[in-house]
Amino acid sequence: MIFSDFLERIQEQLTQELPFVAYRKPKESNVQSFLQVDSILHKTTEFLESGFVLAPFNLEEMSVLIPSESSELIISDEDTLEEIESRDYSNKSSEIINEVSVKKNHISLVEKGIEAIQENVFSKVVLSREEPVLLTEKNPIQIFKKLLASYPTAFVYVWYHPKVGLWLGATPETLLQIENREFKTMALAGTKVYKGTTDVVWEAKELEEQQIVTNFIVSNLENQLQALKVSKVETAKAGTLLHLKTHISGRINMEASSLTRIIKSLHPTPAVCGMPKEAAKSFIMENEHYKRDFYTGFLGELNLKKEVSRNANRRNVENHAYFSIKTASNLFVNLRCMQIKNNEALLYIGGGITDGSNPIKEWEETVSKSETMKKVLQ
Ligand SMILES: C=C(O[C@H]1C=CC=C(C(=O)O)[C@@H]1O)C(=O)O
Repeated sequence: MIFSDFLERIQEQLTQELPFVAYRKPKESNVQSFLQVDSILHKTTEFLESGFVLAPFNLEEMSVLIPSESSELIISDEDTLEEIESRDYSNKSSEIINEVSVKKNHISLVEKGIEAIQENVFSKVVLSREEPVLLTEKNPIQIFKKLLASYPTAFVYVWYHPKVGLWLGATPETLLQIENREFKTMALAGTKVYKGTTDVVWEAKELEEQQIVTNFIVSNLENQLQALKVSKVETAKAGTLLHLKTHISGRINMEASSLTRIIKSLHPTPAVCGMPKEAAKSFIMENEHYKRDFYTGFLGELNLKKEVSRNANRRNVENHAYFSIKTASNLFVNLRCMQIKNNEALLYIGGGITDGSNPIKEWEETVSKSETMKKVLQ
């Protein structure tokens, strides 16, 4: 399908108030969409179904599924990117509504987090805020196009359900990628503004907050994975920001593990919650000035069945003998995202707090993160 027809189909789905998701995986060129044929709200708790899942920060709340079996899957042509107009949005950023009180509230939240760390309630907590922005571009599909053009290495999506709402985002963080037994994830944390080079020196505070994420993932998955590999930490560019990243991979031990178990032992990682998990999660839910819902939850393809060619050279022989079925899940942490409500975009931004955090710098980090998202709203 050509890209303009693809966009028309998702636009129609939105106009008819039917659930859908359209997305492009990191570094891929084709954009896919699940168009649900009815408006039923499907839920999942164990992540055993096949489809596209959107899960909240707090897994005790509802995770929504767009099931494969009740959706049409459409894919746009590979030349998609050339058809998206690419502009320079770098000089546009808008002001924060009620900046003085928003800033004061965030700084006092961070100070409270640092106090709790000093009282040994936890060693790290990720604290966030919601920022409303008045929309000049009101069509979500146009915003989605700008996200696609601006963030080629992110997981970019627009998700809609008439009973839940409309979310958009361009996240740099993978929660997990599984193909049959092969497992991959990443520990992503620490932020700097990109200034033309990835050759930067990280401070102890940032190295520590990222190491906490790596340690958490390794210790939670050690018993569920064989051939566990942990890469060296590297600097990764995400739009106009830089983060510290470690790749972690292994082979799932099917006797000791399952997708449900892996999700529940990983989510929410200290990249979005804290360490230890439960103490940080309670602090977040009691002290942040809004409810996270799907921000810092996860989303993506769940248990999709793929036909894989075993031997491309033997095409002339009866086809089905040379295909095998793979089950794949590709889940991403819902960061750098927003919810569209009426004529407003509600942006969600947070940052990791440790003992070494400076509240003003933490505020500035959320401003830099929100600016990367505001660029696509103008
Ligand atoms: C929680 C967010 O980012 C996380 C991912 C990368 C870097 C982060 C940081 O530097 O604090 C956060 O852990 C967010 O962008 O809202």
